[in-house]
Amino acid sequence: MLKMPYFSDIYFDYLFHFSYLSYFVLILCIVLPGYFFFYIFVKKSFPPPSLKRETKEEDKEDASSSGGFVALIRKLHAKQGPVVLSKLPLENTISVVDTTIIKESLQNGDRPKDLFKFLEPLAGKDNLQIFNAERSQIFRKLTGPAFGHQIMLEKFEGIQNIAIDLINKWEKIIDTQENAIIKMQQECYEFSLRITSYIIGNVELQDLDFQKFRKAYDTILSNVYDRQFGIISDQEEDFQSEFYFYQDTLDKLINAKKNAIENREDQKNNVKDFLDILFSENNPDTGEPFSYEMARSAIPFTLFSLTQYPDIQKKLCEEIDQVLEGRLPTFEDLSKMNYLTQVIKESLRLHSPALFCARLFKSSKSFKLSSDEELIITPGTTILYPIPLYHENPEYFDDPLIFNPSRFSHENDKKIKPNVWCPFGFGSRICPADKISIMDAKMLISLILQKFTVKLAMKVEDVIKEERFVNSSKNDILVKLIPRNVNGNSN
Ligand code: HEM
Repeated sequence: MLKMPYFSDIYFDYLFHFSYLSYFVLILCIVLPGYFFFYIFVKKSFPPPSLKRETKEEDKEDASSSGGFVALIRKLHAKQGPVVLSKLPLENTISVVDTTIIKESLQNGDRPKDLFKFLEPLAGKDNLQIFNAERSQIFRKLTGPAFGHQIMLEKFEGIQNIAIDLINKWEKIIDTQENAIIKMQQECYEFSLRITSYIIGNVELQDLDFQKFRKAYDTILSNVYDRQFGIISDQEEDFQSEFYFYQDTLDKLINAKKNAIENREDQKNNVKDFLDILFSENNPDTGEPFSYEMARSAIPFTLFSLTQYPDIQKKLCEEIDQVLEGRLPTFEDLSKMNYLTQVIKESLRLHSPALFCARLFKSSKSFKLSSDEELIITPGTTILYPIPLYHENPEYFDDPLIFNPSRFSHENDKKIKPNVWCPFGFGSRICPADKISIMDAKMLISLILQKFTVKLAMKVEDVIKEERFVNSSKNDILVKLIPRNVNGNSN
């Protein structure tokens, strides 16, 4: 039995088993405002491991020396198995890879505030990530339509225009530069930034220097994220100026939206978008999602996978050609592209942009694990769900490291255990933009493959994943776009 004892158990141990004390480390009391405090403790088997950092020499394995928090989680799972009860650099936190855990967590809408505190500089103090279950439920109900089917239909043409803009830009580059190389990650960052501001607010930022914005975002995110795990970035000096630039850009975006509402430019829209809802609720400072990073890495990694599997790329081109017959995609066309959906789902599996979900359990709970062991957690415990470890688990996906879109085909899909494919999270806090994000990816990828064959323009071994809060490619993903002739073949 994997057990997290109650306070009374600890107290008992404390009084009567002094010799065990060296193994026991009482983690700092956490005072939950207005509530209560717990001594949180973890006991797996004898001797009980400690959750606290820097207790013993052998516990010194930290995020910094492991190459980041997610790298550390990977390492700990490799050593401890599906349940990591010790050596995580966060208090009262365990990490679990087990279907039961996700199933039992679907209804839990609470996230640990402390873990996501690092997002404050990017998303404000009262951001949606850290809303508790009650507030998030109200908020999600209110903003749900902003990511629903109607908004997808309404924004379809705008999303297509943004994609076409990019394709036209690349065509010009290819026409004018011999052997032109496209930095796909950087380009898709621009795409997702424009798409996201369009989806959530119908606003386009004129004159925005996307590269500068991206650099600012990266610097801030890596600084604030790494810092909580004791990793100090060498970009520290840039932090302040990047921060002001980032804030300034967001202010401009919000003001552009406010002006549009005041000038009633948005009246033609039947469905309110995310910022409409926020502003009409007179609550402009809450819940800024700005998940550019996610979509930024979903598309380039799909394209990267396609460069590695020419047969799959060919099959995909055939589907696109067959459905589109040379014209621009409609909403129905994209829905018909089943193989494209499989390719994107497989890419999200193998290269999940998001790296972990987290839920806070306010009361004690017992889980029956797949191994038949019982895991008991004490109140105030955070469970981490490391997404890539679910996606790479051979118990859930055969040959998990192989890119094989057909595992998501109609007949195979049914064989996949519920919730183990979780790039958008799960349950009551699942990403509300899951469907719209897949649609964006389908739009851009179908437009790219309608015109070009994609080839990798760098060594495969130089495509190095950087797993921080989100996944990205350290050296970008450099591709060559080779125009296809009218028959759909490469020139
Ligand atoms: C491929 C693209 C994306 C991926 C992989 C992704 C993934 C995720 C994940 C894993 C979560 C946490 C879910 C959980 O805790 O169970 C999340 C939350 C969220 N995402 Fe996304 N996301 C993407 C794109 C977007 C976009 C484009 C938007 C906005 C336009 C967005 C808005 C949000 C919001 C508002 C939340 C917080 C939901 C809540 O706390 O209740 N996401 N996303």
